[in-house]
Amino acid sequence: MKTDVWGSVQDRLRDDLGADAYKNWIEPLVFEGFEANVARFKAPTGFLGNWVSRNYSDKIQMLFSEHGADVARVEFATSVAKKAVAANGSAGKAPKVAEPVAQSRATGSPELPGAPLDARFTFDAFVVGKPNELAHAAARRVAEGGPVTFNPLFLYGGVGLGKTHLMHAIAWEARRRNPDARVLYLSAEQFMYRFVQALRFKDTMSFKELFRSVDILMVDDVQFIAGKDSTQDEFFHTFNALVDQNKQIVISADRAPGEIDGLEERIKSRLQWGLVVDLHPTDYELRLGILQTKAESQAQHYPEVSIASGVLEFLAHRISTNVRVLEGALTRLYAFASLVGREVTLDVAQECLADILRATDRKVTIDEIIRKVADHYNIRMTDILSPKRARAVARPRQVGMFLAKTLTSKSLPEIGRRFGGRDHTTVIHAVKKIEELRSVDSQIAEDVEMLRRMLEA
Ligand SMILES: Nc1ncnc2c1ncn2[C@@H]1O[C@H](COP(=O)(O)OP(=O)(O)OP(=O)(O)O)[C@@H](O)[C@H]1O
Repeated sequence: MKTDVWGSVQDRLRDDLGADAYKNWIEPLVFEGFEANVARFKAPTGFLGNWVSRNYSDKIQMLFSEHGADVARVEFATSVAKKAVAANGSAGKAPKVAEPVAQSRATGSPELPGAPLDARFTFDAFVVGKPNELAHAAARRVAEGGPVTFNPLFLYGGVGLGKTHLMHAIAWEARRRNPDARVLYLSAEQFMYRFVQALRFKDTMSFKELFRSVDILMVDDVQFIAGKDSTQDEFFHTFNALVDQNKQIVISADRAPGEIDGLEERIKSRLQWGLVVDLHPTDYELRLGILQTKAESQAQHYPEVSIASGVLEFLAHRISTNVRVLEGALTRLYAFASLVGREVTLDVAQECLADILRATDRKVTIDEIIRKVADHYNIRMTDILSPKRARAVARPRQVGMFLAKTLTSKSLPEIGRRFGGRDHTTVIHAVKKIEELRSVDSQIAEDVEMLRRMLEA
């Protein structure tokens, strides 16, 4: 009877926690039975037991009681550490490790209790362009395995530029190539949390064993551990131990190692040992490529939705840098169009995404436009603002007004005022003039395009 109850509780846990969390945390547990109102489990490592105890014991207790087995407590004891399965072909050399054996047997691949991987974040789904080609190539190299050539691979870049996507892609690909590879992906925050837990439960041995037994360790957002001294210390030792064993490490952060304040110098220097690559802000072509790829996959969910030509281009122009926002915009467009049953025209897109477009507008300011235009045409900013009408100054001024109208949400009178106190009709004239010239004068078209890119970069 006892195992039946546990079986039902397991089913509920699988539904409630999701397959990944269930696999990582619950499957490795062995239910030993009830003893004086206590439900007893064996966990393969102290670390795993502590984690489950802290995060899920209330839930497990509640589910037991829902299934007619009232217990006062749920307890997790650690089973004796087992020899690790040789994971990378180095049979016999594998360190002693407490490993979630039940799980590895069940799936045929020894998984580690890392953060769940997003099934969408694969190399296939990653669109490569100039700004991210080096990061992508380095990530691919790591995923292919073979001799470790750069350690660590350090990926950095601004918000939503694909760091996490690339790390998950490495994990998927490495596992595809070698189902036995022990790949551990987690955020620096989770690393710290686990370490603190290990300290709290006086079980740092299991923690160390776990982290030192992987083939690929990936830690996302490492800037998080800046200023956290004991976590940094442990991270440093883990890092060195893995490098010594020639195991691959992949780290991401929002800044280059040297720029992370509060990170110990010795860690900064270790992080710079390997290959440091940055993901640059996206450019127009990459954004358009990403939108086209994502639109194709959205189209599978919403076959009834059609997107008018020019809409993706418009979004790629207007929503710069952050891919997450770009994706969100597209998802919203599809959902909206599917609900209201209308084709997504430019007007529909503008209306539906007004808030996002407003928010991204703020990035380009009129001052910046004036400065960049002055630089580009090699004239002074004061010339642009002056009453001078000479062509060499008037044309750049018109280009500036055109850019202000198309890249910001400022009104015509406001733009006129900022360009040296001019009337709004002057701005209308300038916008029209540049629109006309762009189609007949390739130099103007190029100037406008180049300035727009610089401003949006
Ligand atoms: N080149 C790309 N091709 C396809 N999708 C991309 C690309 N770059 C980013 N994305 C998508 O953008 C979203 C944000 O990417 P990701 O989470 O990897 O960003 P990040 O750099 O880790 O950001 P953060 O600093 O916020 O953690 C994800 O949905 C990801 O799939």
